[in-house]
Amino acid sequence: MDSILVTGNGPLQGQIPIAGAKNACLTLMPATLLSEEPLTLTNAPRLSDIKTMTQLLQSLGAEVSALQDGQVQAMSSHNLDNHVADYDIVRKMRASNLVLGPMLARLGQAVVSLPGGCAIGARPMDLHIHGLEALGAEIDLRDGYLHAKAPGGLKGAVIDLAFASVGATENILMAATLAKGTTVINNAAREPEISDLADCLRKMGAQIEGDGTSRIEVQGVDRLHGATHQVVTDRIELGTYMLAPVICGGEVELLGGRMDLVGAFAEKLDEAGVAIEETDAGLKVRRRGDRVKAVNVTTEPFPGFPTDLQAQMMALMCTADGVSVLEEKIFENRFMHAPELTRMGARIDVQGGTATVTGVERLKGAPVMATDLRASVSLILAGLAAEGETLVNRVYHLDRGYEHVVSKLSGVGAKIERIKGT
Ligand SMILES: CC(=O)N[C@H]1[C@@H](OP(=O)(O)OP(=O)(O)OC[C@H]2O[C@@H](n3ccc(=O)[nH]c3=O)[C@H](O)[C@@H]2O)O[C@H](CO)[C@@H](O)[C@@H]1O
Ligand SMILES: C=C(OP(=O)(O)O)C(=O)O
Repeated sequence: MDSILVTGNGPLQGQIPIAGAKNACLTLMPATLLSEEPLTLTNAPRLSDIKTMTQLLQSLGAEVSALQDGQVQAMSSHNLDNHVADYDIVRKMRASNLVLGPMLARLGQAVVSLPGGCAIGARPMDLHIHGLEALGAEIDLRDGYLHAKAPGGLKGAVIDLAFASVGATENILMAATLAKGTTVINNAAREPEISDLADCLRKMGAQIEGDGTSRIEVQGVDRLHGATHQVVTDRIELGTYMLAPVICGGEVELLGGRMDLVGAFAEKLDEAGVAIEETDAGLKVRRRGDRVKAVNVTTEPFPGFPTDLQAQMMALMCTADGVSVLEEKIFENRFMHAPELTRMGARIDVQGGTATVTGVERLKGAPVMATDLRASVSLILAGLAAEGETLVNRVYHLDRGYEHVVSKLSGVGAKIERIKGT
């Protein structure tokens, strides 16, 4: 198994290009199932999760080819000859559940394994199920699989989500594009990935209004057609690399970065003493003083502080001046990085969903274990700020969400290398 060796250094200088968003691409790819005509995505990130989604779509009968070094995903779902999303693929990746809505809408049936849980917590689907049932689907759970059918087709309905779930909003939105009549999703998720999906669906002929707000309205159409769509910038990769010059000094420009993608996160950085400048090419970031100030963070649905940046923010707070309190409100087990950061000399006390971090002057390098995707990169960030060497093991988690992490960080002067495992 490969590992990543980071040697603490700094300051960092230069530019880092930000890729297309994993969490957008993983919902845009299943949208291909809604149409017989080809869907082409540009600016796709080169990640193992994208390969897993490719395998899943291919297993359903879609044709998927990655072009131009994986940045273009050309897909066609002309002949779908299977409607079963197998456990062996779904268990590898939560986003596999996003084939449920499109398959049900296009084929009138779908059998999709329930994802179960993952390292960060449970990944329930009750909100997806209630929403699709409101559209007329009949869904049973048998042998760990959701068996869904809508023999008479789906019909528009008003759906009030009990929580603004990103995945449920995506599944219901995709299904509603081909349902008869009007669907309203109240308390819809407002994440930029939802608006990106809605933009793509509109290019395919869907009639959608209100995405980006809590009320999305969809007028169903008989069929969708082909389209080409550019995947939105990855706000989580952006936020992660914004922290690199903050944690170990220097100034880095994040190419493609946009303030509207990182609002609440950027506000917290400003409070902590970070200067963020909007440039023609993206965002330029540097620390204003020698050390950032401790700030408190609570994760929330967009436009709040994203759960996917909590681990990275905790790494920063480990060397901040003062005490910070981080509250994780989205996933029940998303502090697995805390004990690993503690091995590097961090002072962290976790009580339930709250972590209290007392900043220390300097972390110390250590061998650490990556437990999930964002935990992995938080350990790399901590390694950049630590004295000596940090060896991050189990980096396959990282490959799910960060393309070319070594060349992106070494390109701005970080000492980082990938060590091939046996
Ligand atoms: C609100 C939020 O931050 N969502 C994040 C979540 O999306 P993802 O779509 O995976 O998760 P949801 O937004 O659906 O889930 C958020 C919360 O709702 C609960 N839930 C969800 C569905 C359901 O049917 N029933 C239910 O109870 C979950 O347990 C969780 O506590 O992970 C993605 C990958 O990390 C992030 O990009 C999303 O920003
Ligand atoms: C947890 C994440 O992804 P997933 O929902 O695909 O597990 C993430 O992107 O941080």
